Amino acid sequence: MPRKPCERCSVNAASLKRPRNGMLLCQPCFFELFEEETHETIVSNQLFQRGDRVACGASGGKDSTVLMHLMKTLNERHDYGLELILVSIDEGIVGYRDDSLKTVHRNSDHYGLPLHILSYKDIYGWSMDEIVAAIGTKSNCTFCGVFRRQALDRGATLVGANKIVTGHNADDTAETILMNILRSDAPRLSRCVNVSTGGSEGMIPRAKPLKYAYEKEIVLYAHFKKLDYFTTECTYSKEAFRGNARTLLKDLEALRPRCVTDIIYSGENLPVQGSVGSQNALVERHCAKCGYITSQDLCRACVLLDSLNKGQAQIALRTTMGTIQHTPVPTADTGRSSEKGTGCACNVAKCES
Ligand SMILES: Nc1ncnc2c1ncn2[C@@H]1O[C@H](COP(=O)(O)OP(=O)(O)OP(=O)(O)O)[C@@H](O)[C@H]1O
Repeated sequence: MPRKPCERCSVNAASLKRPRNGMLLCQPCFFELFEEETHETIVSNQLFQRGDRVACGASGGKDSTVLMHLMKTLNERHDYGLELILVSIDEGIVGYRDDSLKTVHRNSDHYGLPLHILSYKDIYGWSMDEIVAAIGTKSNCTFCGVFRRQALDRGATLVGANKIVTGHNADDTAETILMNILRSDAPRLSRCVNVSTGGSEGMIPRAKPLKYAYEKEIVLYAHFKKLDYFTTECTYSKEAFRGNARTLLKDLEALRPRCVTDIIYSGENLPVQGSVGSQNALVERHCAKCGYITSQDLCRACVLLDSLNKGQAQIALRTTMGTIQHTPVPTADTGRSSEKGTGCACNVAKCES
């Protein structure tokens, strides 16, 4: 049976159905739409300025590989005037990150982009394999997420970058919004929808150019473009609570594909009450130990690291992470504080708030 024509150009035969809206497209039209939508996100949100030195968080996975490809392509096509550098964090997970970093090395050569790699072992004295051996797999994502966020900042600083981009996509954003709603975490909810964050004193601004790109379209794009990326999931990633949000999102998306976009738009437009939203305005100072920006005496990474070194990781997770992550929020019906801190802290790995 002859294939239906592309609904955009009407010339070529359609070779795919766009996951976000069901449009039948040929490959060239899909590529063009996908690329120009990312360009639109970049331009309409003024993510970059000419002369910016941009550190691309490169993990070797599909999202950051597509991000790196698009940043290179769009920078040349639209003459953004950016200098791009790849920054990879080696968490020290044998059989996972060592393999994915080989992909990043190949892409660094292929795109002619310099690559800088920092390891947890060098920065913190612990690899994730050692951390898991010490504390088990239950809360290891908390350590990994906190350490990675800081490591990426350090890497960007080392290479002289003034912006960081990561491959967080629309599904990641919608999942995070759902999770924060399910936990009634208004401060995080108001922060997690931002396409760019940071930029205050001492913080390198972070941007998510793929914030509106559907995960399924990223996979299609990477597949049809034959990009070189690594597909294995992290061996230690349980992400219990995020996993539930992801399943819920996938179920909703199957019924109504535009749910992903709608959840993001809803998150962006939800007014957060003044007193709750103002919890975003944390007083920033420098960690007494490492100098990293923090709202406490010590940054989260130093608190966690101390606990690891003292063999008290579980106590630190129960106490410190509970109070830092889950500031009590007045409930809508009673006005009393709702107790938080019982949920799995694994969401830190993806959370950009
Ligand atoms: N080890 C790492 N080194 C550098 N950047 C990273 C690393 N891990 C994650 N990132 C950045 O954070 C983004 C989101 O990471 P996440 O852990 O959610 O992985 P993911 O959704 O599987 O993405 P990817 O497909 O790029 O691995 C990545 O796209 C990448 O830009």
